[in-house]
Amino acid sequence: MLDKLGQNISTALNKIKSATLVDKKLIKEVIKDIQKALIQSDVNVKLVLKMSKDIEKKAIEENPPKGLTKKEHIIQIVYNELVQLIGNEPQKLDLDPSKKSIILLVGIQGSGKTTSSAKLARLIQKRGLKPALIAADVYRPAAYKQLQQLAEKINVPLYGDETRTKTPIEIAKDGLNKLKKADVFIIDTAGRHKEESGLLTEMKELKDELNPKEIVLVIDGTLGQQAKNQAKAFKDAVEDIGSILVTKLDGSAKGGGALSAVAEINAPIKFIGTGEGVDDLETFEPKKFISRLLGMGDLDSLLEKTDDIVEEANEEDIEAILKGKFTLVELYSQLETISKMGPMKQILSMIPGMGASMPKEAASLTEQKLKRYKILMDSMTEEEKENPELIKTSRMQRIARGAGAKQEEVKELLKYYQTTKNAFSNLKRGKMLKMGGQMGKIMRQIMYKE
Ligand SMILES: Nc1nc2c(ncn2[C@@H]2O[C@H](COP(=O)(O)OP(=O)(O)OP(=O)(O)O)[C@@H](O)[C@H]2O)c(=O)[nH]1
Repeated sequence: MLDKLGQNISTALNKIKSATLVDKKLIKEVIKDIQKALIQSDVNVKLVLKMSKDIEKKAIEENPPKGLTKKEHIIQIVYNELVQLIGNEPQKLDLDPSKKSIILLVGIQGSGKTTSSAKLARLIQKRGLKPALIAADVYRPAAYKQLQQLAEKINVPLYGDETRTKTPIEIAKDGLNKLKKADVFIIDTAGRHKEESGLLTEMKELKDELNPKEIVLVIDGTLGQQAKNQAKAFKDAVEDIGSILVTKLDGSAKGGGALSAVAEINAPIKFIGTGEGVDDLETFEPKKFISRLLGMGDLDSLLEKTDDIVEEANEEDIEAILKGKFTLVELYSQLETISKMGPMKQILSMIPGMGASMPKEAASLTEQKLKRYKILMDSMTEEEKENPELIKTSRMQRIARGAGAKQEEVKELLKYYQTTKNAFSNLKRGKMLKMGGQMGKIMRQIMYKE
């Protein structure tokens, strides 16, 4: 994803990393490289110029904050500006569960709208709401069947008109009437017409008639500058595009075009499509996106937090894990270290490759949960901590009672232990070696005692 753009920017930043002297001349040179990389990836020129001015000003005038070297500070400035460029914080699709909402998906034919409608329905279903799909594309004959198959797969009700005798507005209205049990209606619209103006007029009419909660513009991530033009055309027609869904970012797409689209219509990317399956939709996280784009994780921004912790990495634990021993005792000590570093999920997303290899339930551990786990472990015997495999139902009951907890919590902790253990043993040495920064150092210390 975005590999070329990321590589080019990383190469530019490496000039800073490897320089013996960081002066104005070098800063300007590196900014020029970054400018070139962004413009080559079709990011809006005006935007690039503004951004590079900001980087230059900060890099030259600002003093590095405590704990960061000049080089690290510049890298952080570039990183922050890139994140800013695409929206800083992740934006949620806001749905009020007490109201019925309509989501209208618009976009050019082939952008991935139909597939994305089903993916979005799946995501909404996972949030515990009741989605329904409406097939309002009456131009592409196969669109209805395609959506029908997807809807069946995810068990979401669908309304459409296979005979294609109704207008899209009629279909949408009938769908809203027929699928009364649903609380979120996702409407898949046409992506082509006899002529483009017809398509855009149809989208405007749909919007005026249905008053959707959100219009989602679906953009093919493999597009270049065209993405910007498409975004503008739809924005001019329907006026309020609430968000962008960028598809096909699982391939080798540059995606720079999508960044231009964001800038052009001032709407945030909320989702990215990362495959053809119904579950291949991710919430867009600007920080993570840029970290991966640059291939360095959030590692540098972790510097301050991790500095102290390296000192505290427990020699005995490292030794134990090295020997393949990973009991609840080591887990306990790890939890203590991790809880000093902040939310687990954030930490994991900062380690390239780690986010994906960690099971979801482990990644979303909250600090509160960590505290509960510690209490449970305190009510275990040494033998149980050393050999968690020995803990069967009767022991679980006793541990739960001792900790004033439910038996399910003990089960959950044991599952967490098992998944963490598996994740550690799955992490390949190669991946560890590639990790940069202090985090890589810690991980290598823990895993390989380097
Ligand atoms: N690899 C990959 N393929 C995708 C993704 N999203 C959609 N596709 C594929 O892109 C192709 C076009 O997707 P559709 O959903 O049919 O496109 P559409 O925008 O609905 O097309 P119209 O209905 O004509 O407007 C299909 O082969 C999809 O499987 C994605 O995130 N990754």
